[in-house]
Amino acid sequence: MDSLKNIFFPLAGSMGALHETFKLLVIGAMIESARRISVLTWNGFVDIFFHSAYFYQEDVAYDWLMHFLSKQPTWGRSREFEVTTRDISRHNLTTSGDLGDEEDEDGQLVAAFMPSIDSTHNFYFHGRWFRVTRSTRSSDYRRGGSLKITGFALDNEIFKKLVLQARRDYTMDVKERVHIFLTDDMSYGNWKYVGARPKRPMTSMVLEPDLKDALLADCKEFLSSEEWCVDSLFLGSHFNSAITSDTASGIPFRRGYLLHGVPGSGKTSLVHSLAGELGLNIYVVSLTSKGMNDNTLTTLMGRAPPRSIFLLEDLDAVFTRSVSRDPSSTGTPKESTTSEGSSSQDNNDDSKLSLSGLLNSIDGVAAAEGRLFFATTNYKERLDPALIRDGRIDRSFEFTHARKWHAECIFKCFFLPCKTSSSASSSLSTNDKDASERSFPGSKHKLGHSASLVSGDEIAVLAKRFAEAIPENELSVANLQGYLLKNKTRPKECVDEVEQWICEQRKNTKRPKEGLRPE
Ligand SMILES: Nc1ncnc2c1ncn2[C@@H]1O[C@H](COP(=O)(O)OP(=O)(O)OP(=O)(O)O)[C@@H](O)[C@H]1O
Repeated sequence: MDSLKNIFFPLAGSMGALHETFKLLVIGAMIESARRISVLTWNGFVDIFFHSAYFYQEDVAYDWLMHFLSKQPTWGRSREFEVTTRDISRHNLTTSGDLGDEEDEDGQLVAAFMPSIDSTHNFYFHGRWFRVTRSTRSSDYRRGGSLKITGFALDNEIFKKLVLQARRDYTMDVKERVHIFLTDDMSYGNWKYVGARPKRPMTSMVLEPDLKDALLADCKEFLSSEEWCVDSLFLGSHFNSAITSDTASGIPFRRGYLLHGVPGSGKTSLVHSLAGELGLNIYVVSLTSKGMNDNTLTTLMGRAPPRSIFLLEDLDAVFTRSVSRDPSSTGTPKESTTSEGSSSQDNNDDSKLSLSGLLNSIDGVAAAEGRLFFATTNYKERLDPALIRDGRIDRSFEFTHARKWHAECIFKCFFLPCKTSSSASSSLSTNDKDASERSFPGSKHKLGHSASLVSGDEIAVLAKRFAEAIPENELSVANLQGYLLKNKTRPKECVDEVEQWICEQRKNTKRPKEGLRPE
């Protein structure tokens, strides 16, 4: 009997343990099932009652939303922050008090605080709850940061309202800015929004008044004739719409400008200034981008919206007389042998841009219309004549080295409010200070101290002395600007030391007159 007990007692014990284990398993399975059911139910509920919208960084809507969200108190209360100085201008965060932007003792913004990546935040819009997640990772490797906004809605109407509201707020806040788009890194024919830059007043451009006025008037006339031509055909669809030449009685509806002349003479700055004046965005293409080819260029041209500026920088960098008419040429200079004898174009074989491709993208049948087309070059004489014939380039403007009057104007513009030569007042209004800062970054506030002690009349005298010392047709306006920036708080010393600086410039530059256009 005892021996039977000895056999069954441990067995009964292990049965009990098995029983307990089984109970635990059942409870675990029930909990897991309940969890799964609740997740499925929640997902089903979310699928039915919630909508999600995604915004990607290369699209301007991303910036509208970032700007909108930066104003939401819940973002300001975020417990995890990313501190940024890089994105301030891009996201215009200077206006977002909720983010707790930090200022130094001069009142200049040094950093902004943004909720960290991958954190989730809630906000309310029109009385509805929304959840937003900011992220940098994306399955599409071409895309950068993204925003996912999820909200309780039966259709996407509320999202439309949200985007419209964000765009309205953004436009109100950045109307003093010019939006810049570049080709994306991979050159898939996509535009990448790179940010909004402050407008640069035309008065800050030291150029012959005739040149500025003629260009501005021409552009305005073009834009107004566009309205006249397409009013009835082109309502409301600003993006991705092209106007066909048929709509304008068969006359191609485009305008092309060539800005040519020495480096640092203000060609690019003038386009920027003009864009601000006309309220247009700028789409910049570098023909030397990796992967650029005929298709990409045509696609890019087609994707830039009407009523914008299309800017081709440094046209001479790709298409020169020497290669343009060679039928076997891809259009890119094949080899330019460096001093070491190696090829500088070795790795550029994937660039399949041809001259005919470029010509077609400018004025072929598939060419985009309704845009202002600007091309800049330092060497007009090197361009293939086909590129700059009438119809492709309607007007050319030449930019020269600095003359004495350039020097006088830029000196005044730098040390006085930006009314170029006219204003002689030493008391700067807030607007004037802002204009001065936009024209010459770094000059605002730093003018203080010694510069503010110099009266407007004295500045005028100093400007004359400065101009007398500057040799004609030798330095660029950019050179002069660089020198003035180095002396931004020392206008008197700047004039006293200018001759020494010119000597140094001549020593540093082996061929000071290189690139000077033949008179
Ligand atoms: N005529 C000008 N008036 C005012 N600022 C000028 C002028 N020319 C040049 N600058 C200043 O010089 C800098 C360079 O100018 P910008 O890039 O427009 O010259 P660019 O002619 O386009 O040069 P590049 O041919 O090398 O591209 C800018 O910061 C601009 O403010």
